[in-house]
Amino acid sequence: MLSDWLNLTLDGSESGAREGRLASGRYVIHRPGILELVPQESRSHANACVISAGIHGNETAPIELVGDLLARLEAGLLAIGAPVLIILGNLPAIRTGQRFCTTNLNRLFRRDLAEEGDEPQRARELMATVDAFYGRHPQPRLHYDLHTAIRDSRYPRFAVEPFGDTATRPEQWRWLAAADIQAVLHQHQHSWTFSHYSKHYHQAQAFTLELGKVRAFGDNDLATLQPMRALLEALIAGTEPPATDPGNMIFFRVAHELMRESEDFALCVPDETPNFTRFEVGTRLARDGKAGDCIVSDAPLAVVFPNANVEIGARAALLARETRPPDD
Ligand SMILES: O=C(O)CCC(=O)N[C@@H](CCC(=O)O)C(=O)O
Ligand SMILES: [Zn+2]
Repeated sequence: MLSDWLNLTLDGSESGAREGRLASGRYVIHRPGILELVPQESRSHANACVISAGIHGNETAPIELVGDLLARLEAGLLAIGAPVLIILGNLPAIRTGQRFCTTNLNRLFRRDLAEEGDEPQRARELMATVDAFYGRHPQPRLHYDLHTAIRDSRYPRFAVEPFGDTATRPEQWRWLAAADIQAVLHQHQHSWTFSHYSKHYHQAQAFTLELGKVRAFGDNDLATLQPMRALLEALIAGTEPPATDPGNMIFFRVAHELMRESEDFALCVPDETPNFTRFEVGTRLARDGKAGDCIVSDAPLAVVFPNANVEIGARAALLARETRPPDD
């Protein structure tokens, strides 16, 4: 049964590829953690949708949300009207409740990836699956990669828009606003995340969506995610998603990426600094044995994803400034 898929996948007992039928189409399990919904008939608003969760293993709310969607499909409360690829990313990390096991999966989505190991291997599998999925389906391409953040946030639900040449279509802002996304962070350079992969290599409308704070399974408040669930349901059904004026969404652009460059690295802001906290010119944000001090200059900066506990060479924070909303 479709609703078993999530539990079997999480406890490691899903037994290879299999298929099943639903009233409105069928589902195909391609590999562990990779499920495709195939509509009997693709509706006129259908996108070829990738919905991914668990790219970081401790980010459980999006996995619970996917479980909800599958239960509604199985109960016949939701029909499949679009091709949809549902991905659970880092299965060993989900099973152990860790962000990652050896290295951060969400930095490995590049075709010239040279690293070896479990997470690089999973990144290759996911890239090949996404390539084949978009190659099979002619509909407009879309990818929402669902996450939760380590810190509290001035805007608990926000979108990260990957850097890339593909323009974001204005309806995306209306859909995300209706899904109660409160802020958007435009990336200023390539980031080799999963959503960036779909945008960069497949010209998809693609975002990383931060849907609250990291919590253990069972501790999430899915009530706050009902508007997001409505958006995902419309995408699966191939119907037009709810839309609202994005006038209340706040837009930021990354100005600098703060990298950890040495063992001797510390953030100078409190560990629990909520995302989008603003720091005035002159504030020392970090010190690094190799790179020196990072001090806010020119204009105040908002700190997003502060994390001193990253690998050397990895991002320890994004530093952003508020920007004008994109033109409609
Ligand atoms: O809260 C944090 O520090 C991290 C939350 C998270 O996993 N964010 C994503 C953002 C991806 C992007 O930049 O598009 C990540 O760090 O991979
Ligand atoms: Zn994440």
